[in-house]
Amino acid sequence: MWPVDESSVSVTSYPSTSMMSQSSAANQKAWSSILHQHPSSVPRMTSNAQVSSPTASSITNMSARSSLRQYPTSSFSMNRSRVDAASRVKVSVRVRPPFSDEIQAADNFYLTVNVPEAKIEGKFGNVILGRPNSDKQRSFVFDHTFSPATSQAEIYSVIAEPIVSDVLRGVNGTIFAYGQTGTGKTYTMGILEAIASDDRSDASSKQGLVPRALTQIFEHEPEAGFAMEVTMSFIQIYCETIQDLLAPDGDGGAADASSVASSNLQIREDPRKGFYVQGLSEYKIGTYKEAESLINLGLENRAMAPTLMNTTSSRSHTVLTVKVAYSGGTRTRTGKLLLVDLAGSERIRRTTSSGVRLSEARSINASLSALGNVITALAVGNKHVPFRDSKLTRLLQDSIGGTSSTALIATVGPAPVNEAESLSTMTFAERCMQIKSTRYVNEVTDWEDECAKLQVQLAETDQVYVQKMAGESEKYEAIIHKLAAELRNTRSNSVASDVSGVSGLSSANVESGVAGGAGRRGRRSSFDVGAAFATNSVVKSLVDKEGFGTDNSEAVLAGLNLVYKMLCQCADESTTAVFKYNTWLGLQNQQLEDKIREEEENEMLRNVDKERMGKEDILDEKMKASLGPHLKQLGKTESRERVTARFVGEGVDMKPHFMGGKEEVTVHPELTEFESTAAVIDYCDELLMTIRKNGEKLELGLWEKAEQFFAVKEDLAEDMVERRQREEEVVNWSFVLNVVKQVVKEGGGDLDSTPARNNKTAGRGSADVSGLGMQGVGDDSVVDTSGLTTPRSGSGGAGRAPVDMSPDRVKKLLPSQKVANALIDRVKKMTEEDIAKLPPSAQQNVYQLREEFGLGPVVKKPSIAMNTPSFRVSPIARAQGGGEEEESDSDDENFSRV
Ligand SMILES: Nc1ncnc2c1ncn2[C@@H]1O[C@H](COP(=O)(O)OP(=O)(O)OP(=O)(O)O)[C@@H](O)[C@H]1O
Repeated sequence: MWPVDESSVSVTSYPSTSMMSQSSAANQKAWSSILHQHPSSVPRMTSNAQVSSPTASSITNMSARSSLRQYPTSSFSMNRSRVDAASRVKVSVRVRPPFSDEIQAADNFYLTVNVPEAKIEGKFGNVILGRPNSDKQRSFVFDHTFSPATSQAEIYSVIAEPIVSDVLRGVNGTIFAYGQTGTGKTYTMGILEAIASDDRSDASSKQGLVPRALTQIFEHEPEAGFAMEVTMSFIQIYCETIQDLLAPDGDGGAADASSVASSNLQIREDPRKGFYVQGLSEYKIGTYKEAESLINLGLENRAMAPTLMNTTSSRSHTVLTVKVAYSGGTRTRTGKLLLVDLAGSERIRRTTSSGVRLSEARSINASLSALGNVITALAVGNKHVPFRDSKLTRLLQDSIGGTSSTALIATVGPAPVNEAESLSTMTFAERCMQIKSTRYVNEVTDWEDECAKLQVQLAETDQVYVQKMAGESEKYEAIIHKLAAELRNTRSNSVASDVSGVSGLSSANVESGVAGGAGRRGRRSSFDVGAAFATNSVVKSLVDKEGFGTDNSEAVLAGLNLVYKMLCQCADESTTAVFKYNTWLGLQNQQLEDKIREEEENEMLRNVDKERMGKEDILDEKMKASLGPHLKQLGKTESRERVTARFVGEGVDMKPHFMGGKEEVTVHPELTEFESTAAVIDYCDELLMTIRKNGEKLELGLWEKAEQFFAVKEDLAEDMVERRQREEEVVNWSFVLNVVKQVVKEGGGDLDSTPARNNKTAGRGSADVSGLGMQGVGDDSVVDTSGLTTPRSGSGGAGRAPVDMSPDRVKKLLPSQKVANALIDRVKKMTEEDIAKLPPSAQQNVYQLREEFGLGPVVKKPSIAMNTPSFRVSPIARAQGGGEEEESDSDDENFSRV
């Protein structure tokens, strides 16, 4: 049911060319004018601009891209986010005011237009076609109905403004004007004649949709961070040829009337870009004025000719495309606005066309017919939609429904003579009401840019991290420096001065750099005790202290290292042992001492707290039972170090329950934190004493509590005593001294033969330096590194008891199990040859110990040296003391000959 009635075509003469409204000279002038005024801002973008592809059309970051083809497709991706649920094409009908010659027939008007009360979505307008009382009346419902009195401004605000707003946020929009020739399509579009800039915002102005849309676009302020770019193209489809109304002269476009007729751009399809017009000019426009100039130029190029129906009839479909692209960062959002002024549908019979006009009419009708078929297919939801049947439908494929915001304005004439055409138009329009569409925002992300941006962000983040880490490392470096300084201090405290005559110590410092022994919980002390042995002052101090001769300093150092090494093997006790050893060497260090003490105290408190908490859990129950609601919680430990005794009651009301009598005892009414367990104990002691002193009856719970604390205190005291004893046992310092002596002896020295030693020991008489019960210098005893010492017969200090060298005694005196193990190991490794070198009494001890410790038969191979790289330690001890034998034993030759 299309207005195609070729049988009624009448032939007319070809219109004068002046009706084409263009001349080559005029075009040339107009182009010069535009390009002269806006040489840079009105660039001709591309000969391959896309018209119909939403994908391609979205990529219009013109400032960065002169041609879409220059960019690798892989770096872009189209993101489409749906704006709303399925919508549909919005359809309205506009009735043209009657011409003067039509007014005569006013009585016979066939249209009744009911305009909805308000321009609200969903409030439909209604048009009744047919004279009143006629049984042929037909009623049509549309989204909007506009009477002849409706202004251009109202049409714009109701129909176009929402669509342009959509375009400005990246949704494609299309507005069609469809209707019979002479009913006001071009007038509604506002491109009937050249656009004038004046009064376009005036509500009473005759300006149509195109200038108003451009005004809205150029008045729009893009979001912060986004740059807006507007491009435009203008085509007409004339007799199934696509012509570029903005093609510059001589560029194969529509520079003049003849080229308009001849140019025929092709629609191409690209899998990625969709449909586009190959070779179409697209212009970047920066102002409304530039847009106006271009449109006016295009209008001059438009094919117009008078028909019987309309003296200014457009004989082509014109499509003005305005793309608005927002670029922000790596994203480009593009909305495309298509303003389509379709050629007038007409009954060819009535146009009295002939020749070219007849061809035009046939072509127009054919393409409108194709459009009708597409609309029908879309309306009924056919799978196949014949878009390819005409250039018009191919071009509009993405703009009719689909993803666009689409509006159709159907124009009708008021005169009765228009009735049949109006029925056709409204039927077409009614069908369009059924076409669904879903609006999407078109956004393109340039992944290359996005990646580059992310890389920059990453680099910045890295930078921040590096700076942060630099700050951290500075912090840690500072700590390290501080610790290093502490260590240096510690060492320098030890290094008072070099001992003259002592040399070559560094080579003997076999254990230099050995870290301090493991702490009680496996922690390593930062105090480098081993390194401290390298200092001459240590040796000096030892030499001074023990009266060793300076000649023996190297051997002393080696001996000390050996002992230190042995101590370090005692993992459990090493912290304390090393500390004590250090102290013994005169290397007291307050910090180290504090650390160890702190460690010990913490450990002790932890144990006590653990124990106490267990007891308190029980106590709590008892206390609760006895004190009832007045005592909420008692004695919970808040942290490992701090002890909290909670005597929590009902505030100060708690006092009477705990006290009474003459002297008031202050019980902390609220949470009280004590510095340590000891403080709690002291507090409880004090409490008890006070209570006892007063002789008052004490609440059972508190009494028990105090008693328990007292018990804890006792336990703690016991524990401390035990601990102290254990610590004493850790290192038998006399034993250590003996080791040193032996090492010195092995190294060829003789501590006891030095004048200094003799002088000092003379004063000390018969001090038991061995720690094994043997007599000191001057007595007939044998000192060996295994602790096997026995008095020589016939010698020894007068009146002194013989040294007890029984295995039991030896075991008891051994510094610790680990040291004992080292000792036993040494005995175990002694070969027959080694043992044979010992004095008979020592040999006896060795065998006795071997038996005692179950070491098995003596091995017959040579002894294995201790792992002291620069100093060989023999397990063999030699007797020291007076007598000729001792003289001969003191030299190297006799060192291994015992
Ligand atoms: N609403 C209106 N108010 C005033 N004049 C109007 C209105 N609509 C149309 N006209 C006038 O009617 C005449 C025909 O209008 P117009 O050329 O826009 O029709 P058309 O539908 O585009 O015709 P064609 O299809 O032949 O191009 C013009 O002179 C125009 O000024």
